[in-house]
Amino acid sequence: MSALDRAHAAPSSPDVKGESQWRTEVEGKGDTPLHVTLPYEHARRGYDASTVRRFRLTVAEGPNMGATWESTGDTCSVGSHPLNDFAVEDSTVSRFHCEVRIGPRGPQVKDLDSLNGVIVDGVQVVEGVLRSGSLLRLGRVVLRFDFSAENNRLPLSENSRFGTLVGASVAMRGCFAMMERAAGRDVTVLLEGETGTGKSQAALAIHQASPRRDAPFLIVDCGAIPAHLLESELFGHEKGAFTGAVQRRAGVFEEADGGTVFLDEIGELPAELQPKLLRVLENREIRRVGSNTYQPVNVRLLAATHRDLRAEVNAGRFRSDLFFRLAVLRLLLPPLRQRPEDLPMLVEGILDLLGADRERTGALRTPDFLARLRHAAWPGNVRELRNYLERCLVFEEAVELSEEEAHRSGPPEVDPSQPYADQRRHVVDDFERRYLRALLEKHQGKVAQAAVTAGMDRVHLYRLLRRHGIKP
Ligand SMILES: Nc1ncnc2c1ncn2[C@@H]1O[C@H](COP(=O)(O)OP(=O)(O)OP(=O)(O)O)[C@@H](O)[C@H]1O
Repeated sequence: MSALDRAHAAPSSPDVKGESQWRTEVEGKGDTPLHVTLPYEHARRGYDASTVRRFRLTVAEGPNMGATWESTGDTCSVGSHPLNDFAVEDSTVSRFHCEVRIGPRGPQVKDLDSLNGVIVDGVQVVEGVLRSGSLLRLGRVVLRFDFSAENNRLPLSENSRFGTLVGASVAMRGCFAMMERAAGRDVTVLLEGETGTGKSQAALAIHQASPRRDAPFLIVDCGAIPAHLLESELFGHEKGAFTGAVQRRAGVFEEADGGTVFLDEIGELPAELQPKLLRVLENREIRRVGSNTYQPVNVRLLAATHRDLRAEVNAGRFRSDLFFRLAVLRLLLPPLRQRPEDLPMLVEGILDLLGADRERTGALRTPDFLARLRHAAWPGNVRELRNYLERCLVFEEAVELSEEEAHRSGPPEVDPSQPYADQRRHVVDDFERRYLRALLEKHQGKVAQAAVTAGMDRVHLYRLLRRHGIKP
């Protein structure tokens, strides 16, 4: 378990510095070289991969009719707050109403838990696919989505590794490009993404590639610390500030002097602490609990969340001014299911990291094994993949994926870089395996009955079961 993983563990995590059970310091100088061009041929791609269709949003109905916004990247946030990409002033539009993004499956809109919802071409959606000419109703306002003739260029890194993170997909190299830029500047970065997508590792890597690398990197998990202790953890306290404060103690912002503070699960920061953190970001000063005076601090702040903080702002649980101070640079780490092309590289990297013997783990490197991994759901993302590979190493073979790993939550991802026939076969195989297992379970292994329900010949059912290695 890495120091970072420990920091995510429950409150009983061991304390690296021995002063607090909530705090973890990671040495500034890591062993891992940060900017490595890997010997993977596919790490470098052509110009095409870094372009995305430009799009336009135009107010088709409501105040400011005719107002238009054209994309410069791949995303547009829409809402009544003036700091949205496209600010639409109307009382029926939420502060952060929705986000339009050119994703792996084309243009999509996502409702950010707005009050009045998003209606695309007459249908209310939480996430919906758009086409040129789609009409989006947000409260009283209607926006029209159109593609423009030009493309936008998105910066992509030439590297397929940043710190301990690897990935050659366009999505990951887009992230690496942002991280490389973030490392060179002292900006606050908000890392977003599902669990296990590498947010903590990204924070560490940014710190280690920054001029602050020789100073401390301190992590506080805002979700793991009881609210009444968090203030003192962050800002420290004076002797006698509260019952049990037997001596004066520095908080992380003082301790990390010259370095970086990483606030994990920032969405859990209690409302009463939000203005205090805002003050740190605006004035670079803190006040210990029980003190009357502010003192300057020299830290860089990185934060992470698995939630969309804009939805938290809409719900009144997170201050919008704090959100904007945190999200000077927003970095969305993509889930594993959206970048199956990264699997070979991830598997290699993780197996090496786990010290797998090449000779004895050939079964975990075959195209067939990788193809099976591509079609799993990975709700826990790379962390789950790593856990699965650890299980395989114990048995030195490709063990069955658990139900949760194997089960997809939505339609299978389409990967146009794979041949049609291969991909279709894997989708069908996956469906057949799950269908057959459920069918046999329903009929307690009685094949004759199962065949009647399935509406197929018993011999055919036997053949299918044999093909998938399933015993009735
Ligand atoms: N792109 C990647 N390349 C290699 N390893 C990765 C990658 N992404 C994640 N990992 C590994 O997956 C595990 C989880 O990563 P990490 O703790 O950074 O995720 P997280 O997004 O912070 O998760 P959570 O939100 O649950 O805290 C770690 O072991 C990390 O090294």
